[in-house]
Amino acid sequence: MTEVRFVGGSRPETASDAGGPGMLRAAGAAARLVWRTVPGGVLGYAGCALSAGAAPVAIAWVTKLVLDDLTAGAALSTLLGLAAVLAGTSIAIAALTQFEQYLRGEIGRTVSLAAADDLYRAVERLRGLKRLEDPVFLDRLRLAQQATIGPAELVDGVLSTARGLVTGLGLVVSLTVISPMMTAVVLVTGIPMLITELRLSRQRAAMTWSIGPTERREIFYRGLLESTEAAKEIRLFGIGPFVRGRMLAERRTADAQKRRVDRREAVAQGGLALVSTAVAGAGLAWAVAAAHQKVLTIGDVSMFIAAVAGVQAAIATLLTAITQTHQQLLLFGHFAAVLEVEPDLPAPPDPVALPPLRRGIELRDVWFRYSDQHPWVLRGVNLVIPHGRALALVGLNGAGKSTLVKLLCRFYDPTRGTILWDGIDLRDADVSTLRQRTAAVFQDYVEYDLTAGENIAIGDIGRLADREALRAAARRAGVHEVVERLPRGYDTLLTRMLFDENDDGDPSVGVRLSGGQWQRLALARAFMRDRRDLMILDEPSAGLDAEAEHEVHSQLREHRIGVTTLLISHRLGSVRDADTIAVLRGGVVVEQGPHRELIAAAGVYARLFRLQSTGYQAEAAEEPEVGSGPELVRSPEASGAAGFVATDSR
Ligand SMILES: Nc1ncnc2c1ncn2[C@@H]1O[C@H](COP(=O)(O)OP(=O)(O)OP(=O)(O)O)[C@@H](O)[C@H]1O
Repeated sequence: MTEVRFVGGSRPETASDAGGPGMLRAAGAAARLVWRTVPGGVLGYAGCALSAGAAPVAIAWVTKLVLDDLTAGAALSTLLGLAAVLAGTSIAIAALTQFEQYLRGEIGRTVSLAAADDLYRAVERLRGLKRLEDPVFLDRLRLAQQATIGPAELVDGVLSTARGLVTGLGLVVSLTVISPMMTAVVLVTGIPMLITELRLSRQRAAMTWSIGPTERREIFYRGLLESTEAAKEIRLFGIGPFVRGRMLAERRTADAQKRRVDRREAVAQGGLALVSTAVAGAGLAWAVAAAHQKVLTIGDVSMFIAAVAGVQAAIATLLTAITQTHQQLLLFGHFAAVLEVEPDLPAPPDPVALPPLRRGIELRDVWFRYSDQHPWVLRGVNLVIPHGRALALVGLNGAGKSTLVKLLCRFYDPTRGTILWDGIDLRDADVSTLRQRTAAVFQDYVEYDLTAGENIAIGDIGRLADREALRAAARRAGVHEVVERLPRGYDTLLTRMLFDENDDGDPSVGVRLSGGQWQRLALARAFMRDRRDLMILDEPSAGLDAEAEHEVHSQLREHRIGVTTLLISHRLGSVRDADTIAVLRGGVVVEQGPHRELIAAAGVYARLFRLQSTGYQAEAAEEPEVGSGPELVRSPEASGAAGFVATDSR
């Protein structure tokens, strides 16, 4: 069964409300990252950018000299010399531009790779599940991921600012030589431009943050339309138009906000463009009039035109660069926030490396809820899994069985109470040793688009190349023959992403397995972690046929002898021979003991088991071939705390 979900929830109004680090910290993080990864490239790029910034100033001055010398009747050799300087400068600019482009790409690739590495290392450092279930963190992670794609733009933004400053300053000095008053006018018009652009940039960033949940929902609906898992239901129930409608509605909502910001930008930038054009026009009229009165030379006029256009272009470049840098830094703020995120599991100051299990695991008055806003799932569970014994946990859907598994793996800490491993509180233990000592088949195991061998080796990835170990695990899970028969055996790609119907079975594209075959692979994955101290089996046979289930449980029975095991199953027939069976109901363990004792006690378990057997026998009488074992399902009468319907008792 596949869960398709989107994560919703309340979130802060702005990124900074969510505790994002300030721009300075973001800038510091970005500078450190870039300098650490490509110091040489950045120096080269800076050299190119600054030279390219100085070039327009040089060209404007040489052009002025050429024109003045021409009108003054200078010698041809002088004019040709100046023309050669002009041509040389233009060639240098062209070459520099190409080199700069290449360096930009290279810096982008290198820094982006390092940033992605840093980001996902930080995600790996989160040892629990809490953060990945937090919508605010997920939004932040998505924006941080965007930041890793564009660090070149950040470098670009900073260096464009530097280039704009060099060009602008050079031309401002040149313009001042001709007309200090005009220089002042051009510069003063630049200040409102700068303020406006910064305000627009901030508005854009706020909008990007505020549409986060909308975009997340759009991604969810789009994912449904593209997913193979959802395809069957979407087609059979004909909900394609419904999902598409929802997706487009989310897109329209986001687009409306983007449009509002775009319009504001268009109006503001249009106004600014008008002002700068008016300033340039007025300046040109003044320069022409001054040249007419012989106050300025022809060269001065050319210099003036180049300087006004150049200063305005430099201001525009500066503004774009500042805006771009500002945007990137905001994204980088999310990147830095993810890198600095508090661990979701408090790390003990002096973690204990868990020793091999000798006595057992004890849950002592364990209370748990997923957050303060959620209801209690466990309300004081007391349970012991003695070393080398098998404990079966049964209970209704939603009773909290898988939650208890997650606590045992320390994906969360109990809200109250403790879980003890040979008397050591899991909170004091090194979580890596705990995980190394645990093997598990989760109810919602993952089907990886990898080869069959890799899918098994995931249980112990260090033994990926150990073919014999893979085969042994597959044999125990009863899937070896299936894998051997695949076109490339253990090297066959198992995928759900086939391009068309003819691809199924094509080894170069991949093959598809049935649900039960996948389940056996998941079991084989757990068997790769044989000889671990704790084996957790959460519904290990849910998708198996009757024969396979029988086979798998016989295997499990045989192999769990002496292994500390927690077994969860809705099929009572498969848990009856566990050393202890515990019934979880209303957040507490209401009964526990071996099958015989519980039946003799004539309590909840006995009633349920009888119900199950009766149900199964009735069905078996009608249909003797059918029946894979007793299964716990919700009975019509059991809408309350505990109710099981029995379908078999082998
Ligand atoms: N990540 C989560 N965040 C919030 N609530 C959750 C989360 N996971 C489970 N729950 C809630 O915790 C309760 C117990 O769920 P759990 O999956 O542990 O039950 P279960 O006994 O394993 O059920 P089933 O037999 O259906 O597998 C349910 O009410 C469920 O809604």
